[in-house]
Amino acid sequence: MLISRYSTPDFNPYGDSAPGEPNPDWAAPRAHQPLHATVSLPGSKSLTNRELVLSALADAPSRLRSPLHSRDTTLMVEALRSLGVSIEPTPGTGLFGPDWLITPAPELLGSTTIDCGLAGTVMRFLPPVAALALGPIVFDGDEGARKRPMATTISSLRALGVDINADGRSNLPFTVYGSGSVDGGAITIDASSSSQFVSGLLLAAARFEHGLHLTHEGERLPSLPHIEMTIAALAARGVAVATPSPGEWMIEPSPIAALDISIEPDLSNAAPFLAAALVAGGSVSISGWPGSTTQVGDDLLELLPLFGAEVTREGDRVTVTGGSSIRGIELDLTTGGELAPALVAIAALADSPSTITGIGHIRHHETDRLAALATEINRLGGSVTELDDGLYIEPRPLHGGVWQTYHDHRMAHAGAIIGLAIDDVIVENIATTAKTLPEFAALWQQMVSGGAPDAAGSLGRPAGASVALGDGLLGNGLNGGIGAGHRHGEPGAVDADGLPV
Ligand SMILES: O=C(O)C1=C[C@@H](OP(=O)(O)O)[C@@H](O)[C@H](O)C1
Ligand SMILES: C=C(OP(=O)(O)O)C(=O)O
Repeated sequence: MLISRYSTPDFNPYGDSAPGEPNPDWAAPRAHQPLHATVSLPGSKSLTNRELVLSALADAPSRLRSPLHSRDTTLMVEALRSLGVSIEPTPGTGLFGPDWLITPAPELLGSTTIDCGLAGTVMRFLPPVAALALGPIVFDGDEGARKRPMATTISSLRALGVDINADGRSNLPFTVYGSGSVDGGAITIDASSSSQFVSGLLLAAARFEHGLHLTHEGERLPSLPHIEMTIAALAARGVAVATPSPGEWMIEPSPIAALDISIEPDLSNAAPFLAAALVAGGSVSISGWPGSTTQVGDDLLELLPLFGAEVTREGDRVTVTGGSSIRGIELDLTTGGELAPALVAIAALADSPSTITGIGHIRHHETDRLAALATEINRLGGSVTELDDGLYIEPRPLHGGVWQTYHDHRMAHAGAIIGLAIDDVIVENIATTAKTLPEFAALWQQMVSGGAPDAAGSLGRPAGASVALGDGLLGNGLNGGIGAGHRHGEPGAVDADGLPV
């Protein structure tokens, strides 16, 4: 396991608890009255990491406006820098950190080690990029990352002519021996366990000598909207992806254009905040909701009404209002497995049973999410049964207790949702939310306590703030307030990398 800057006790503003470091347990705030809050969220992890990769492979410098600054995106930035790409912070208008200026390397460099942390986007998107570099590149990550499926990345790159040494494993760690170019051509892969195998190949394919003709053959293809997001990101940079049939993609060799692009707020991270309105009653608004998007989080606007929520939209502001009770649902969530933890938490508080299926592959996310959700809800007195590809949730009266997070940011979100309605829920290691939303605990606390939105519509920020994070939003907001846990420096301060310090 790599020990990165995130796992050292003295630098952990984004990261998880270090080995040997006590887990920062967090008393989930209980909502004693209906909510009335507006929340602004940082940028999308999936969009930020795609645009970082495409900018690194482009033919001129790009600018990312309002990118996500979190553990997953910082791992991507550091990995690309180690391949010779220049990524410089520059002040922007985003509320959560600087923009990035990305200048591609004249030639991608090898002879480095890439820390994937627990980021699927880093471990699946960067090996094809590493194959374009010259020299050996070691991929490794957190202990949990070593359990995530990588066989398809390894076998697909080998089929494209890339030399990889995985010592017989089908997981991290492995070494990609980049030769400076990739032949490319036609290959068939099984992407049943993650759409990221497809996205990773598509992102780099225009730089392969013969492009790519990729066919998926397998029992299912999860998270299709994420593949559509990849195709749209490529199209915006002049790379056409032909899809002759479902599960088949073709890319001709071509330049990847530079872009000046604004990153949308992370709509999957909107899930717990919008779920809160159902669970606590009242209403929660998210500002900056895009008019059209490839993010699967947009589906929340159709999914939450199934539980009984009312959804309204005024310009770029989406509001979810909870009713007097929550209905159970029957749902195939194949396209949006990422939303499952928040939806399952709502279902555990409903007044009738729910069945959520099509999500067998989320056993391979940050943790086995089906097992983790069933275990944690049942520990609080619930009745959740694991199915092969989903969960059956029978609501029961719940009680307080410790909610384990398994280094999974969305497990922490699920615990926080349940804690709104149940006394004395303690979420273990809330810092794990830093994977995609370092501000989670602080935003959550302020949503519950009714922090007044400022002129920019965000909670507790000074009006007109640009790079600065408002007081109380830096760090992880542990133990319901700032000051405990990992607070570093002054609000708004950034280091040379543009990281909050
Ligand atoms: O490409 C992406 O950005 C993602 C794809 C999905 O992965 P899976 O297909 O493994 O579910 C999603 O769950 C993950 O959070 C992000
Ligand atoms: C599955 C997820 O992450 P990753 O990108 O690491 O796969 C997620 O964020 O829910």
